Amino acid sequence: MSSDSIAINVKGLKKSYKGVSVLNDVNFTIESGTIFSLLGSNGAGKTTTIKALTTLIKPDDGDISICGYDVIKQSYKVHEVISLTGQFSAVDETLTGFENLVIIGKLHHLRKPKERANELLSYFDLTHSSNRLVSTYSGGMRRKLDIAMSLINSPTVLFLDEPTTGLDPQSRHNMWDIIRDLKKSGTTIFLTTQYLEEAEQLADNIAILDKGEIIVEGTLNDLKKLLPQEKVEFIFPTEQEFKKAISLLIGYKVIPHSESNRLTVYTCEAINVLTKLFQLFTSHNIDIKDFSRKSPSLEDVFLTLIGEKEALANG
Ligand SMILES: Nc1ncnc2c1ncn2[C@@H]1O[C@H](COP(=O)(O)OP(=O)(O)OP(=O)(O)O)[C@@H](O)[C@H]1O
Repeated sequence: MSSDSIAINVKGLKKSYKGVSVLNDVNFTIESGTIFSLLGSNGAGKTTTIKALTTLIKPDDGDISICGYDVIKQSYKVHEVISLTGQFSAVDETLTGFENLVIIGKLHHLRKPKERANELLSYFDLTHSSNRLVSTYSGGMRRKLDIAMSLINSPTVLFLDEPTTGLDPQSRHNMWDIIRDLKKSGTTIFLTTQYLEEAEQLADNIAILDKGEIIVEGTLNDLKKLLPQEKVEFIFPTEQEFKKAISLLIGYKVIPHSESNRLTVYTCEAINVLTKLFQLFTSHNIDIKDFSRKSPSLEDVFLTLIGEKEALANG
């Protein structure tokens, strides 16, 4: 990667609150025009990372540059190229969508704030509601307006902190289309999410943050390679059959889900294993309620990595 093609560079980022370490030596590089997704469970440090990158908090240590500008020494330059949509809506409910956008445009000293507001309302398919008070907007419409407001200054780098939290599936898919379009127009997107499927759908690169450290980073395929390629699942009608099946699976990588009498078996040869296990269960008179064959999801990678890390920590 040449330095021109790097949008965000983070080296040795550390942050503690009252002596409690939240970020501990976080490092990553994001190429221009790509979508980078930072994943992590509640409290992992995602928002703290975004705050440090967008100059909202001062790191204790480390170097961060955005489009080549140092976030501490050249924060005014950083403000010109970034925009942030946080977890909580920044829209003013007592104004219309149009008025919200015009105010933000004026704050950014745009020469033609009304034109830009109308352009964004049309882009986000909100023109029909532009003169309605935001208090009458649905959750999905507010989220769109929020993102429209953060695009008012045509940022080079857009930070989206959990952009689809609380949205219904339809609105979430609409938001994904918007994010894909922004990438096509050349915007670099830094996305935090708790929805693993969202990162799977959108991100060019994914990093998993756990207790202030990035435990893995790479493309979706890189992450999936950390597990065997496929998994097969069996569901049993009773707990008794489920337990009997587990006792037979010696030498297989198995994850039992006792709440649903379901067994997941990880393997590189799904069809062979499926056939073998069918024969094995049938020969032991174990009934099978359902079965399936699936590729591992990012959620599998996440749970396995966090699980392995905790197992190591617990000795
Ligand atoms: N100003 C603060 N003072 C003290 N502790 C803080 C402060 N801000 C964040 N923390 C702590 O830092 C940790 C990381 O918080 P952060 O908000 O970055 O996590 P997150 O990954 O974004 O979580 P979530 O998914 O729940 O939003 C948490 O334990 C949180 O309580």
